[in-house]
Amino acid sequence: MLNIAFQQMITIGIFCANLINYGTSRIKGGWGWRVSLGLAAVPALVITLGSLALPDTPNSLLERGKEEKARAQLRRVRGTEDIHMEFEDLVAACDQAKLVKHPWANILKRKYRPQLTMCILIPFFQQITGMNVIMFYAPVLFKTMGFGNDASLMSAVITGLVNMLATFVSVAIVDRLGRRILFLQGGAQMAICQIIVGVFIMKTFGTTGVVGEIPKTSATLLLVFICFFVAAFAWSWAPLGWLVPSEICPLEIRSAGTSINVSVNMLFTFFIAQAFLAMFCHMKFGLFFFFGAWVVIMTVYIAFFLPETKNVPIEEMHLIWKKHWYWSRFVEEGDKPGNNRDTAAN
Ligand SMILES: OC[C@H]1O[C@](O)(CO)[C@@H](O)[C@@H]1O
Repeated sequence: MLNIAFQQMITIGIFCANLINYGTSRIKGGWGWRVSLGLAAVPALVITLGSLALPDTPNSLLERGKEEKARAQLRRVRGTEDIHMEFEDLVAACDQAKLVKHPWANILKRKYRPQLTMCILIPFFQQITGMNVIMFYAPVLFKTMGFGNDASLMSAVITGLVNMLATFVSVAIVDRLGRRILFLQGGAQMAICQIIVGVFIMKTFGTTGVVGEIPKTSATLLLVFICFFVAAFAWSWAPLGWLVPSEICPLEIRSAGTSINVSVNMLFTFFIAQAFLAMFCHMKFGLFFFFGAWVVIMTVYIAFFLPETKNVPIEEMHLIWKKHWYWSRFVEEGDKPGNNRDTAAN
């Protein structure tokens, strides 16, 4: 739940940005975009000023050896003197964390090959769905497809709203249904929508790229399928792209695994944002088939390579890999976190 809250905040931010764009586009005189761009400074300012007033966490104080301050801070945060048990837990967790010496060398060990692979492939796949083409370029995309100016920005607001609401769905069901089913259902729905949108654009505009006025019913249908795509992404690959890598990595590789996951995600967000316009001009409707093909590949990958990780305590995660038809060749009996049978050479 807390993990998905991160994704939830992202979607709320995107939706606010969509609303602001819609609002500022109505400013007469053509300078609304400056307001929209300038308003991006507001959250940055809130974070910067807020951080000045942000107190140290008990955890961070403990890590720096300031035990008394940590205790006082915990009392302050909890508003009670009765913090003994929690404080002991924090000390134990902190001691454990200090034992982790080389997370980057650890993650290269053979027994962590499943985690390393997932921390690279899951964020890559998440971005190659093409979701950010819709998030970043929705108005351009809708305009290219023949929507009017206003309708394009309104459509972006609608997809932003769907994105935000569907993320709540994920929070509600991910612990009941499990990760795999969401990945697989979300992937299937995304692929179907991409194929439908691709065929639709192919039939409506052909390969010329010349776009006339789009009939109202066709425009609505197109928007509906794009919304289905967005919803599927928002309750599956979006939150799970953060959740799964974090829950499969034990403490001794967590910092390295998380860094890899975030870096790959941001790197491909950047690449796709840069490449989209050129790709769309060249590939036209084919771009949707391109992303659709990737969605099929990643859904098949999940079906074969990702075991269910719901409710698996982190100290038992190695048993899940050990039982897996493919990953079992990398993980041996007794390969618990902290047991160092092998060397980084593997
Ligand atoms: O909700 C859409 C957003 O979710 C992410 O895929 C992952 O956080 C972002 O790259 C994207 O902009």
